[in-house]
Amino acid sequence: MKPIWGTPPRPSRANHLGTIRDNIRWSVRALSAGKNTGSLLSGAEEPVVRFESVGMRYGLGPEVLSDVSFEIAPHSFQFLTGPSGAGKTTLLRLILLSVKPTRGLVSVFGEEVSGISNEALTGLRRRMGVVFQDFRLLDHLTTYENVALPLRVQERAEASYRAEVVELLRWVGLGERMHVLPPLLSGGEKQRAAIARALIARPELLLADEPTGNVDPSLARRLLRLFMELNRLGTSVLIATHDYGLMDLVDARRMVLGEGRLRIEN
Ligand SMILES: Nc1ncnc2c1ncn2[C@@H]1O[C@H](COP(=O)(O)OP(=O)(O)OP(=O)(O)O)[C@@H](O)[C@H]1O
Repeated sequence: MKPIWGTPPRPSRANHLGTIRDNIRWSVRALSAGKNTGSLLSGAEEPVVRFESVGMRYGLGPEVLSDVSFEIAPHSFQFLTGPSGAGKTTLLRLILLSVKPTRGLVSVFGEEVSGISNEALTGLRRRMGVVFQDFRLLDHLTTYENVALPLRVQERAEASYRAEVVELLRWVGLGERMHVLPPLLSGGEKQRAAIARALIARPELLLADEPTGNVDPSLARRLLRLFMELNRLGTSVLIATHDYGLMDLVDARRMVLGEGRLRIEN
């Protein structure tokens, strides 16, 4: 497979991470050729995610999400934002099928997920790449092995992906850290390893929870460009973030959570 991330930067140190032009506003609408409308799906294209009047509470607590309805279109790019505690992670967990809605319907890749078998659930999850807020790297595997894991799970031969994993690691500035175990990585390095792992298998849907929370602004822009490249190649991308500076760089749909409700800003 041809690498998606283009020419890697010269050295792999974070402060030499290639050049991204400032003062530009990338347009994912142009990149995804009009397929970024979210709820305005064209023709027979099925949404990647559909929520219908979804409510969610933890145990007997208050409703974290109330009557949330939206669609994520194939090939689309959007941000999910809102104040701390607004329910962004909860919404991502619902898409990832790691929690169930208290009411309403959740469909992922065209399948309504209530009562779904564990086997089918695993199959749906494999079509997603996820960047967790707490990274969830496996401490006994090296950075390289962590990033290669989704390809190993697909039972691909290492020779077929080794160069691609190494190139992506270089692109995110971890070329010199690939043989290191996660406990020895900094927070920003762990975050980049988690991002590389989520991208490597080119998932149909990428969910990222504050994926630039631990890196400096120039690296954040570089990572954003990586997400946009993935989107250009067909992946639907949903990025949860508080970072308005980052969101302002991209002309993309914003899903805004507040007081349990979702507002869509196109
Ligand atoms: N496992 C849980 N059990 C009980 N309550 C929870 C649980 N997880 C989250 N909550 C509550 O649900 C609400 C939404 O949390 P969530 O983590 O989804 O918000 P968020 O928008 O992602 O916040 P942040 O931006 O701070 O990460 C919060 O009030 C939180 O305390």
